[in-house]
This record gives sequence, structure tokens and C-alpha cells, in this order.
Amino acid sequence: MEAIARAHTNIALIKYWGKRDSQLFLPMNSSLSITLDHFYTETKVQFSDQFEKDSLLLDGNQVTDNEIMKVTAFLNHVRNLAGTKTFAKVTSVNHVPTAAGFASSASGYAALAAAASKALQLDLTGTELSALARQGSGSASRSIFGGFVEWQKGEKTDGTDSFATQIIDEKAWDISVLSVVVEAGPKSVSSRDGMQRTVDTSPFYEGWLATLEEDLKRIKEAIKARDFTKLGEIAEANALKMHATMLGAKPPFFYWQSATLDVMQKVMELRQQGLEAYFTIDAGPNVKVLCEPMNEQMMKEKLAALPSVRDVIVCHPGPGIQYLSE
Ligand SMILES: O=C(O)C[C@@](O)(CF)CCOP(=O)(O)OP(=O)(O)O
Repeated sequence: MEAIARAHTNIALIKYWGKRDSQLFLPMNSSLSITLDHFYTETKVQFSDQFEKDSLLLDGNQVTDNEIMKVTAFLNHVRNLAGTKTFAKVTSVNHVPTAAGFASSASGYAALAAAASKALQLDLTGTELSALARQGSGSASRSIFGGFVEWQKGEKTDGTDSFATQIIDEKAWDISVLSVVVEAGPKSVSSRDGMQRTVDTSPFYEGWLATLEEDLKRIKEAIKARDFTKLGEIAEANALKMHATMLGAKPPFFYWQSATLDVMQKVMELRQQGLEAYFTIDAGPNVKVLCEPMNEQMMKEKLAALPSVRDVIVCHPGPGIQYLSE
């Protein structure tokens, strides 16, 4: 029994940053993202009684024990749904600029959820697949769908109401998302550890949470109205608020390098000059710059000209889960 699936990465405009239940990957708040067309993970899963344990080949390399433990824990969810104890061989390839550490847990666990459930002939709905992928990595719940996607936090303690839904598909509104790759510095705190430390110790965390319902409501209005300015302003402010929370953590931490600030300041300067763009940043030094398609080439040239920028890849809204054959 085997299957292959492809899932694309996503960039959050309203960030997921903190869990209310770390076993079930239940978030403190709802989040909203754009699935990207250029970056994806392709994963093949084979179940066989011949296998004595789960194995994972990632980009042609065997992985660490910790990584295989996480995959086995995740596959146990799928095995429980299928009522089997069979082990699996997982082969995964990240089609992302690896040099930039773009290896995305979102596309990785979304592709794994889809391929593993398909291989075991579980005919899951998009909602069920999103809730399953969430238990591998929270942001993976969003990569099940294409276009603009909302992961509703849910209220139930068992997480059955915490899954993503598509707001508009990838063809409904074309926005340019420039992935700006800066110098890869020392390994920073993982998003999983970073959000946990922030929730546990930052006095700014409550203030962050208090603004999110309004941010989400207003950005959905902006999407409905195709109002790029409103969408960009909310997304940029939301990212900055998220990064502010970690500065108050114990011990404090941050992801930005000087190159990150170079890009942020250039985007603000260009906006002042009339070239409208907004930035968002996740748990790393790289920056995603939002602009309208008519400005993407100019933006790409301006950003690529910064000495600390290594690469600029132009993305657009991309598709949800795809099943492939050999
Ligand atoms: O994507 C976002 O909403 C914002 C972030 O990227 C950070 F900026 C968080 C992603 O966290 P994830 O890797 O999904 O954590 P997990 O559930 O502990 O695996």
C-alpha cells in the first residue's frame, strides 16, 4: 500500500504563535495564510508488513532519531484511524531553497498526512485531513488548502473543531509574495520552542492575543474587498507584534539579523516613495514581501540590489494538496 502527495508551503498573514494544548497542537488563536505556488514538499509513503520500524529519507538523507520519533508519533495517529500497526517507509523531498533553511514543517506534515492516509485507503475529507496534519505541525493544517486559508482555533478540548478552511482559492486574487533570502546565520530557536517560551514567560503575550480577533476580522474584510493596502497594513503590523512578544520572553530572543532589518527598512522606504509593499517574517531571518503583481519586477530588482540579500523568489498563491502517481 503506497501513495504520493504534494503539499505547498504557506506564509501566515495573521500568525499562529502559541498553543493552548501542545499534545493536540491546539492554538491559542486563529490564523490566516496564503499557500505559495513555488515551494512544496513531495512525500511517498509505503506501508508493508515487511518493515520492522518506520523509516524516513528526507532530501536523500537519513534523519535524526528525534525527527524519526516525531514522524512515528504522527504516523501512529494515521495507523489508529486505519486500525493497523503496519510500519511505513517515508521518502520526502523539499522543493524549497534549502540553502535558506526553508525546509517547511507545514508542507512536510501536510504532504505526509495526505500520502499516509491515502496509502491506508482512509478517504478523509479536507477538514479531516487538516485536523490530522495539525497534529504533525500546526501550520500544516493550512497547507491542505490552496489560496487564502484560515485555521480556526476551535473551542473544544479534543480539537475536533480546530482545522483550516479555504477563504478564497488561488485564482481568486493574484498577490505577489517575494521570498527574500538573506544570509543564513546561526540556527535560531525553533518556532515550536520559541512560541512555548513566549507563552510561558512573556508579559507581552496577553497584549498580542488581545489584538488578534480584530486583526483576523479586518483582514478577512480586506480579502473580501480585494483591498491590498488594508491587507498589507494588517499583515505587517501583525508580524511585528508577534516578534515583539519574544523580546519580553525569559530569556529574551529574536530572529532578525541586520539583513532582515535592511529589507524591512527598504520596504518601508519604497512605500514612502509610492512603491507599495509590506513585509512579514516568521521564525527566522528571511522576509516575505507582499506587493501587487504590477510592481513585482521593480520590487524584486530593488530588494535583490541590497548587498545582504542572497536571493529573491517571486511567488503567487498556490494550490492545496495534490495526489501524484509514480
Ligand atoms: O506559520 C505561522 O502561523 C507562524 C509561524 O511560522 C512562526 F512565525 C509559526 C509556525 O509554527 P509551527 O512550525 O507550525 O509550530 P508547531 O505547531 O509547533 O509545529
